Amino acid sequence: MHASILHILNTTKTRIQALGPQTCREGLDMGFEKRDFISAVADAKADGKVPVIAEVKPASPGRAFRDILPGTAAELAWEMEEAGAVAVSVLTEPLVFRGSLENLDSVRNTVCLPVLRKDFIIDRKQLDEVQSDLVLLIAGILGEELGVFVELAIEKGFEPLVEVHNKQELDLALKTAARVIGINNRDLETLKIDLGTTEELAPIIRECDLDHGTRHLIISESGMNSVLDVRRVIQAGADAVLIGSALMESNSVFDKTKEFVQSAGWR
Ligand SMILES: O=P(O)(O)OC[C@@H](O)[C@@H](O)c1c[nH]c2ccccc12
Repeated sequence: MHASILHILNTTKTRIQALGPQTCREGLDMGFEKRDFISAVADAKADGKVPVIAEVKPASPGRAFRDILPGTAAELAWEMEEAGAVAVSVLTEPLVFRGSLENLDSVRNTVCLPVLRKDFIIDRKQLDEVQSDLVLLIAGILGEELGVFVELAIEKGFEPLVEVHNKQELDLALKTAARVIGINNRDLETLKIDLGTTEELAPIIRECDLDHGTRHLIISESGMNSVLDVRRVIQAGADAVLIGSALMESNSVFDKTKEFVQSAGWR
């Protein structure tokens, strides 16, 4: 694991331990109504759009994009929704990615789209911290505990998005009840990007679906900067793409999101 990721895991552990047994924030109602991501993806495809999960990402390891407070997060998410994004991803990891639970709340209260909580979930208490429609669970971090976290997330009303980066992690993911699998093109050891990761792993998921009569949604995550990048992963079998940096770096999040949404490679 890359040093910055290990740093996140250690500080998260300390933060969660300090929380004690009571984790639900005051007034937090976990009996929320989930916004359906799976049908949102199907609808976008039927409209000839690329299903784009647009990410509100203040920073990434070693790189700051923008200072994002809850008001700005809501404005960005609103631009993403107007531009046709299928969902919004919000970083809530505070230290390296400079996200916040408040940003997530603000986004979810502003847009009607499904919202993904992007964080490093290592303790079940984190699943009581905030409402979201989808929650990221990283196979490379949870290892053999992945299945338990998937069940727990489903029980609490979240749609788990299980992130994998190699065949071994994918095998773990396919043994769980997760319906949505994210293939991270970024290696969490080196932080290097290779879109070939989606080309390698997506066909394995499709083959497994054929064998078992299932239908996983495949999200290609990270490292897409251009329409050509998006077409490449869609061609490889991705149902949707998750894009952060390219949007945060652009002058207009609305225009850039729209460009990706309209970059359909399957027609
Ligand atoms: O900014 P990018 O390269 O477009 O990537 C977005 C998203 O995939 C990335 O932020 C991400 C993927 N998996 C994660 C896990 C934790 C934090 C962040 C991530």
